[in-house]
Amino acid sequence: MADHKDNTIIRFEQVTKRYDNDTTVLKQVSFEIERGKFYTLLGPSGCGKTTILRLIAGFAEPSEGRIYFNGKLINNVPPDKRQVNTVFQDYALFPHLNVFENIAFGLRIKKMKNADIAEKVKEALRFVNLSGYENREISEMSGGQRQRVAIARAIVNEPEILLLDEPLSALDLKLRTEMQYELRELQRRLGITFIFVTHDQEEALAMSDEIFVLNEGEIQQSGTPTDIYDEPINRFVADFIGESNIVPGRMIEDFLAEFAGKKFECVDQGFSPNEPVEIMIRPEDLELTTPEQGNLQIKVDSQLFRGVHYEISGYDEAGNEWLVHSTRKATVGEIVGLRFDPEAIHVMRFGETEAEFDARLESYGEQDDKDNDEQAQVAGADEANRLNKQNSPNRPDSLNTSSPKTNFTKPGESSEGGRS
Ligand SMILES: Nc1ncnc2c1ncn2[C@@H]1O[C@H](COP(=O)(O)OP(=O)(O)OP(=O)(O)O)[C@@H](O)[C@H]1O
Repeated sequence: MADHKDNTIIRFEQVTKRYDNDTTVLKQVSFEIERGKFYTLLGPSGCGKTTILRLIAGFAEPSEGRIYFNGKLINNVPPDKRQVNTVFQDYALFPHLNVFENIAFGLRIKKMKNADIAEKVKEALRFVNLSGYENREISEMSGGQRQRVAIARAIVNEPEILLLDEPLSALDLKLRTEMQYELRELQRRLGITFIFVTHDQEEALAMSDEIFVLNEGEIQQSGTPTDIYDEPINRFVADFIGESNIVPGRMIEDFLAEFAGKKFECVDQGFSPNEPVEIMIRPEDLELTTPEQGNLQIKVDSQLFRGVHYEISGYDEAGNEWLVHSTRKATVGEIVGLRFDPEAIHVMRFGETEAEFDARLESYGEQDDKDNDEQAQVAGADEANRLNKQNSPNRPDSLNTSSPKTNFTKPGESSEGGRS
């Protein structure tokens, strides 16, 4: 049996799910869900989010791997023997029953006494702010109210886990935002684990304690919203969550990256010397400056006013496109500087998932054990090198501002052929 941490409620170990037609929709997925937190499964259509919920609820069985609930293997435990309830996208309410009977339905099946049922339904309605609506027909309820009835029907069973499969997708934007607050608040008050599915990244960032970003049946990355926003593990995650500038580059050595034809001090380490990498900088981490003050220069290609800021895009001399959020205005065709801190640079390995990253770190550990002495010497030399560099007047180019040049083109265009 898997070792069971007190607050771990669900544990997936190397779970693979294949359907009859041999399509593998989950590939050796491993993760842990802790009690009392709000989790979000985030990813594009078809990536396997609903499949994970179905496996937790018991509506599907894993083809390989193990699923544990409170430390017990539940691969073959039927849905009604799991303390899990689901709120579906279409709510699946009974149209011929009123609000009270919809919520009472599960309790009647359990043959609970009428007085107890009345008490529990009343409490569930109070939780979702629908006290007094007991006798309403479902057809008389708005979209948001139906959603709350569906939640009340799920929580009346006192599940340990509530699964929510895109429960807000049928609502208009305003109601959706309101319900995001309500759901988050409800989860806090109930203190049970919510596992929420969405393909909306803003919703995931706003609501979750932890997000699992999925693509093609694999967890790309898991972590808090800020972890995932600030430290995306690869291009997929960086692109999927928020806006980002991603340009090709290489790590010259620890703490020194090269991109857009220049060297930049950064805070990343653990890459091989000269390893090709992808560099990400968020648009809000770039400051628009004069060309001389910038760490690099771009020729402005377009500008949009977005209310709080201007969204400015342009190309550097190496042909990379850059998007900047700036309160300062620019002019199309103008050469401007982009200034950023070493901390704003985030270095990513090509296509690496979190599991591969962890495996790589582990292999470093094993390597360390093998030739510890030699490694220590090299590391010591590296650190000395780094400190020397930091103190040296010949710091990387980025720290010295460079003079503006004129060869700013989009890929595939001659220097005269720009859009501006
Ligand atoms: N019963 C089934 N038989 C065969 N393939 C299936 C079955 N159910 C789901 N799939 C396939 O498994 C893949 C993952 O489906 P899943 O519903 O988990 O994705 P999802 O991330 O929830 O997508 P969406 O956001 O569109 O709901 C899809 O390619 C889907 O076509």
